[in-house]
Amino acid sequence: MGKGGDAAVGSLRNRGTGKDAQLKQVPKYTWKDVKEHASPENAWIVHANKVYDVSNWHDHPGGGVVFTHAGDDATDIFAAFHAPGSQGMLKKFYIGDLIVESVEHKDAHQHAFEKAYRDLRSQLIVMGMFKSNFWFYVYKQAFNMSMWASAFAAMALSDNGFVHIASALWMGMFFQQCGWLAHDFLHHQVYKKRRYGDYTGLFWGGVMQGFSAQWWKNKHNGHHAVPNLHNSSAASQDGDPDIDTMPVLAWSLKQAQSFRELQSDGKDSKFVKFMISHQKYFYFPILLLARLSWLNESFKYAYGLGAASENAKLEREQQGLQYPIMEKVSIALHYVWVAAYVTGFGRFNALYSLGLFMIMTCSCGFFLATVFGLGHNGMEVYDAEKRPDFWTLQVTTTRNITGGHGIPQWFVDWFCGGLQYQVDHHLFPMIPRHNLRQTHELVKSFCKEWKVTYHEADMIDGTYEVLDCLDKVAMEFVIDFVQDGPTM
Ligand code: HEM
Repeated sequence: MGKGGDAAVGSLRNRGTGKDAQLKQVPKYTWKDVKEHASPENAWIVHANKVYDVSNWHDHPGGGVVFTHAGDDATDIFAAFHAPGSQGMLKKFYIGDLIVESVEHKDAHQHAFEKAYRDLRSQLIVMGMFKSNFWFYVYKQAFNMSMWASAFAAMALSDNGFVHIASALWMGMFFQQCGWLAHDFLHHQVYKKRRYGDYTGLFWGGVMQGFSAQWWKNKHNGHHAVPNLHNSSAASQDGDPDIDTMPVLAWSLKQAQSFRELQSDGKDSKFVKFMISHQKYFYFPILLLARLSWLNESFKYAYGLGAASENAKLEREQQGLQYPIMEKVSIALHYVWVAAYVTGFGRFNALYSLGLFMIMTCSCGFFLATVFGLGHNGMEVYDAEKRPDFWTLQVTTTRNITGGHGIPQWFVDWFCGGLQYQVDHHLFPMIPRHNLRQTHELVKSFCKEWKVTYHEADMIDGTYEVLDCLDKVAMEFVIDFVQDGPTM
């Protein structure tokens, strides 16, 4: 229970909610009151100008992501993630109303802007943009299965080394495409019944790709809630897990300097100095290793052997797994078929098999992480405590990807699996990918009308933007530690 809210919550909860509560005086809270409840143990959130106390609610079905909005307005992120039915559950946590006039950082223009983007959401619902096309997903899954079967057959039937390498690269591409499928199902873009989305996600994400569905949800939903926000301190967990890449990559000067506070002398370690100064050279090698790291994190998460972040660790300890048996079995099955595949069904020696494993693993890491990098890296980065409104945050931290420099749009569409419309996906994560093109037209003209900077680039220009950002941050960092010494 949040401090300060105890009396109010007690009175409302004891009396019951609904009609009874409405008859009595409803407690009123200022924006300052809300801001004072910004930690998991003491968490208030605002939804449609009503205040809810979710302190220590570790049983939230969406996990620890609920605390990313402790002490803040969660109206839009709530709409982004939930089925309409979950609004009914809100009343359990209701403690009073927000005094709207106390929200001083919002002027009339800001209120009008927020109303307008909520209206746009309603318009998209009416247009049927949230409804998935059954045949689109039948086709995508059939195509994916044929990728898997052809890579498998090539390894089983051929004794040619070049065919084996080509097969492993194709398998790497298959893993990448599994990633996009699992992504759609676990975002609940496809089925109304969330359980079906979870089961299908466990198949494509777990059995076929080797990732834990719940590990992915914890990390990915956290990223959606706070994209490109860096942690308020090196030890805190209020930022975007996807840019939590220190001490090897930094996306802003502040992030580059953040590890100083972990050193007893308050200075950068030699390792941090070396890595960040040369970070643009490490970007591609790190992408190659990304899948290895995700496999490791997934395995640990599913089997209860640890977690990469404190957030994930807390969620695992407090909530356990939603599908404990299926998570473990899906990952075990993955390694069984992978072992059969990379050993050529027992024909190849250990070194050769390891080589094939590394080719498919590194190529997949590269294919997946390139798209992730293009989606957000080099875009705006905010301090966790200074994030703007939902729409501005999502649009300014995100880049759409187009065809260009000889890369055709159809290839970009296929390769990026819907995430070429990353801006539109971030605003509406439950819209199925086949409706994002149409959604995008409305989003683009809305951004123009309300003067929100919206950005897109092709794969080549976007990659240069990412490398330029790394270079710029490295230069600022070097100038800072050479000329001024560490500033605390
Ligand atoms: C009092 C506030 C909240 C209530 C009552 C609530 C309730 C629920 C419920 C009932 C579900 C199950 C799925 C559904 O029916 O939609 C759910 C899922 C989810 N919630 Fe919340 N929620 C709250 C706040 C939040 C906030 C603030 C966030 C994000 C910052 C969030 C993120 C999610 C996510 C990502 C899922 C989906 C998990 C999955 O895919 O399995 N929730 N929530």
